[in-house]
Amino acid sequence: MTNTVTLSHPTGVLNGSIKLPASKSEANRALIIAALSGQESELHNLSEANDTQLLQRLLKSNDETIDAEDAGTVMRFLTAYYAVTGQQKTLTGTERMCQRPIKVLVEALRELGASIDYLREEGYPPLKINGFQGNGNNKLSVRSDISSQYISALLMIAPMLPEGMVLELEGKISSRPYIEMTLSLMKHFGVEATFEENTITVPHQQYKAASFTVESDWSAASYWYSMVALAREADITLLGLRENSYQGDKAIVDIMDRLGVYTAFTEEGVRLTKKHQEKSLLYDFSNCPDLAQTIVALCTGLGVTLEMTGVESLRIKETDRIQALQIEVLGMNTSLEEITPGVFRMKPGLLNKHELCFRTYQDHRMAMAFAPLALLAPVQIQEPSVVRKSYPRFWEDLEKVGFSVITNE
Ligand SMILES: O=C(O)C1=C[C@@H](OP(=O)(O)O)[C@@H](O)[C@H](O)C1
Ligand SMILES: C=C(OP(=O)(O)O)C(=O)O
Repeated sequence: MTNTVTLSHPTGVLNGSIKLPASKSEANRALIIAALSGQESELHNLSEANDTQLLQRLLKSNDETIDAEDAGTVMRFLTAYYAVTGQQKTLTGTERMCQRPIKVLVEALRELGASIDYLREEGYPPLKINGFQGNGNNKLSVRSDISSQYISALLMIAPMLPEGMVLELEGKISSRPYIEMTLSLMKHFGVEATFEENTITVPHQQYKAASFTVESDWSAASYWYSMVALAREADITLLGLRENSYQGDKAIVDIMDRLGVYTAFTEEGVRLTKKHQEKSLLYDFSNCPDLAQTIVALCTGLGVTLEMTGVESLRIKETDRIQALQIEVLGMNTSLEEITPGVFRMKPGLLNKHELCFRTYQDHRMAMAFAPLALLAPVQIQEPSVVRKSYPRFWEDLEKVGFSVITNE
């Protein structure tokens, strides 16, 4: 039988203070860099997200076969890490992970001197990493329109190479803030790089031990913004977020300013209250793809017309997120259509106030994006444990602000 959670909110009034999970993106970079530094770094507030707990365990594992499960950063970052450290490993993951492309990264690592074989389908995990024989080649040209995780994986190993690395990014740079986050974290651990036009240069250097405190996760914050936008009244504080953040998903502040949420930065994080809401939104998600599901679900709930671009990468994430969204908004009398290549338009229909039911497609963000709609009507979410990837305490946190959360197993 399918596991579900049924959500409702008796008053529609939200008050409270929430300790968000830490950013898995920051944490997973800090873990890889600390491992490469070969020194003891003090990492604080490491995320309880499964993606981070998993990477911590795998970095200590002596097993030959390594299972990256459904964690994209773990798969991509460890491929580069095992290659440059000359470890012989078989790297695999969930069935879905074995459908997520990795060719751009594998080809770049081979050019640098890594020996990597595909064990099943060319261009996809599982991989066999056999060793590394540096060949002095340090100039690479890499496509940057598929996933920034390939670039981040290469950058983090770049200072370990005797000649460093000169990386030329080919084509549109998608998810650019994640590349900048990688460079910022490298700098925090003592490595300098330059990013000019489409070329990143990282000279050979040694990472230095440092102490680092991971910020709360702005992607996780987006679900709370959505709840505030949908609530009758709201005053919510999200702890541990900073105005000066490494995370591109801080873009949620500006998006939600238009969708009815006012953000005040305080000593402890952000305080969210309600404000005027616009009736339509046009947005390019290239820099913050993980926010797209939050905004699609919210706009259907608010009756806001949405036009979105920059969502190409959504097709190769935990699920085909475009397809999953198209199916799920249909249940809300809404269609999400590609009107011209790369441009999606959604004009919400009338909301049926009986119970809404959403499938999650083994994707944490499908569950968390649609949950806030319980402020409008009872909502049933299938396979709610998917949230463990980034926000294991999500359902408990909803209870703290007055949601009724009934689990049916
Ligand atoms: O580097 C990272 O931490 C991430 C990069 C993004 O992926 P893409 O670069 O594949 O868009 C993002 O969607 C993912 O959740 C985390
Ligand atoms: C796309 C995501 O993660 P990853 O690519 O690291 O699996 C995500 O968390 O939304």
